[in-house]
This record gives sequence, C-alpha cells and structure tokens, in this order.
Amino acid sequence: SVSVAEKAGTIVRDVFNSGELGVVEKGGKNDLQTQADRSAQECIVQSLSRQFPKVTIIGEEEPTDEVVDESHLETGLSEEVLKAVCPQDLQAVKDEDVVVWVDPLDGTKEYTEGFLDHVTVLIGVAVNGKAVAGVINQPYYNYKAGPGATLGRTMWGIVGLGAFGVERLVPPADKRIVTTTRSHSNKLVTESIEAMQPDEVLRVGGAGHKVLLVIEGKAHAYVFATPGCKKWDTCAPEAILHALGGKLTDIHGNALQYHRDVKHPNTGGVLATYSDHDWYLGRMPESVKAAVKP
Ligand SMILES: Nc1ncnc2c1ncn2[C@@H]1O[C@H](COP(=O)(O)O)[C@@H](O)[C@H]1OP(=O)(O)O
Ligand SMILES: [Mg+2]
Ligand SMILES: [Mg+2]
Ligand SMILES: [Mg+2]
Repeated sequence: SVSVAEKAGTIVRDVFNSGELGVVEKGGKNDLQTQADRSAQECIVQSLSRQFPKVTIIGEEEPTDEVVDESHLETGLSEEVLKAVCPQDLQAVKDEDVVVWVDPLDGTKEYTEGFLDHVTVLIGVAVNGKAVAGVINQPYYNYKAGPGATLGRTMWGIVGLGAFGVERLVPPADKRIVTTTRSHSNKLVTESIEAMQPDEVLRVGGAGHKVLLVIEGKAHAYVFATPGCKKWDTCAPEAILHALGGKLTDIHGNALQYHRDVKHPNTGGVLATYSDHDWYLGRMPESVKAAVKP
C-alpha cells in the first residue's frame, strides 16, 4: 500500500498538470469526482486486488467499465516497509480477514479549487473491524516551498509498531486550536466548534489533512460533528494517529468500526485529538449529540 499510494499520488499530480480535471458532480457541488479520483482509485484497487485477491477492498468511487490502464498499476514493494517487523498480534492475520478502505483522493473539492496541500491519498487497513494500519500520501506537500523542494511525501503506520514519514509535534500550550471542514460546514459543525472555545479555527479540506494537522501539532483537535465523512476518510488517518498515541472516535467517544459490511458513513461524526479527548467530548452540546447519532 505504501508504494501503491505513492504511485496514486503521481497520478493525482499528472491529472492536475494535464489541466483536464474531468469534474463530475456525484451529489451536488460539494460532492465532486475528478479524473484524478477515478484514475487513482483504479491504480490502488487494481494494484492491490491483483496481488491480494482474497483481501476485501472498498473504495470511495464506483468502478468504471473502462479498460484498465496498465501504466497506472504498481507492483513494487517498499523496502522500508519490508524491513519492519510486524507486531505479534498481526502476524497470523489471514488475507480473508483484511478489509482495505481506499480514498483515492481526499479533499476533492479543495483539489478543484487549487488548495493542493489539503489533498491526500488514503489507504487504510482494518482487521476484525479495527483500523490497524494506514498509509497517507500527500502529493503536494511542500508545493509552496519553491522549485528546489521535494514535492510530496508518504506516511505510514501500524498500531503497535509506530508511524514513519511523519513526526509527532506538540501544539502551542498557551492556546486552543481546532481544525474543521471548510467546504461541508453546517449549523451542527458551527455550534460544536463554538462550544470548544477555540482561540483559533483552521477551516481546511480533507480528513487525512486534518488528522495530519493534529499529529504535527498545528491543531489540538479535529472536530466534525456531522455525518459526511465515510470509513475511507478515517481508516488510514485513524491507524496512523493511533500508532503515534493519539485518539480518533465519533463525537460520543465510540470507536469507529471498519468491518466489510459496516455502513459507510461515519454517522456519529469525528473527533481526533492527542490529549484531552474527554474534555472535547464533555463540551459537545447535548443538542448536537442528539442530532449526530452513531
Ligand atoms: N457532505 C459530504 N459529502 C461528501 N463527502 C464528504 C462530505 N463531508 C465530508 N466528506 C468527505 O470527507 C472529507 C473531509 O471533509 P471536509 O474536507 O469537509 O472536512 C472530504 O474531503 C470528503 O472526502 P472526499 O474529498 O474524498 O470526497
Ligand atoms: Mg468524494
Ligand atoms: Mg475523502
Ligand atoms: Mg475521495
């Protein structure tokens, strides 16, 4: 999944450079799909299913009936990952027990509007309904740093092993910074953010991107008290956050489930933090909790 996510990230950049985004409205102007979503999904689902035919793979986008573009496939394996030792409790897992949740492009709305660093490719691995491993590729990491900078990065982690390609940084202690949606806001989102009494609110795109803000200490909490995020939005980021000691739940404090037959929407919303998780749960207004049921 690490090498596959990297390949998908190059596809995301190639489509943007081609200038032909091929935007389709799936469910209105805030639920878009582009050629990059379609091609990156093809890359990930085809590459993984050919190598691991017994694994269940669930992707955000509907498969198209187009002929598979073989140049989109990745069969290489990451040396860095092969060197790692799988945690004891995952060594006996069978292919049939694995569910992979694929978001080929998280932050599509922002991608079409040029907020390129909000975009991530997410591949999450679940076993027994739990997010146990994740890969995040951020294709436009560093794109504002100038032509000399290396564009893009890949981060991965396994619960019980740790995370690589990203480092946990501590946010400022003298203020509270909360991050939330920029393109899917509503009254519930606004009310819940206000209840957290933030000194600063970062309204940015992408679930993967916002969990990275929490991991890297740019925000204390990611608060999204409404449905809208799906399992493919949270599986990979949750696994990496958990591998680094953070916490992602719904807004009631329930763990998210990732079984193959689970309903896709995270109807109970999302809360991700490094510390003081219970404090955020406790400040969540009762009216919001009543409206955002798991
Ligand atoms: N109402 C919604 N409809 C469709 N997708 C949503 C909705 N709300 C959230 N998402 C998905 O969750 C991600 C995080 O939400 P937000 O950026 O609003 O905080 C979005 O980038 C989008 O993923 P995607 O871009 O992969 O379709
Ligand atoms: Mg989408
Ligand atoms: Mg998404
Ligand atoms: Mg997506």
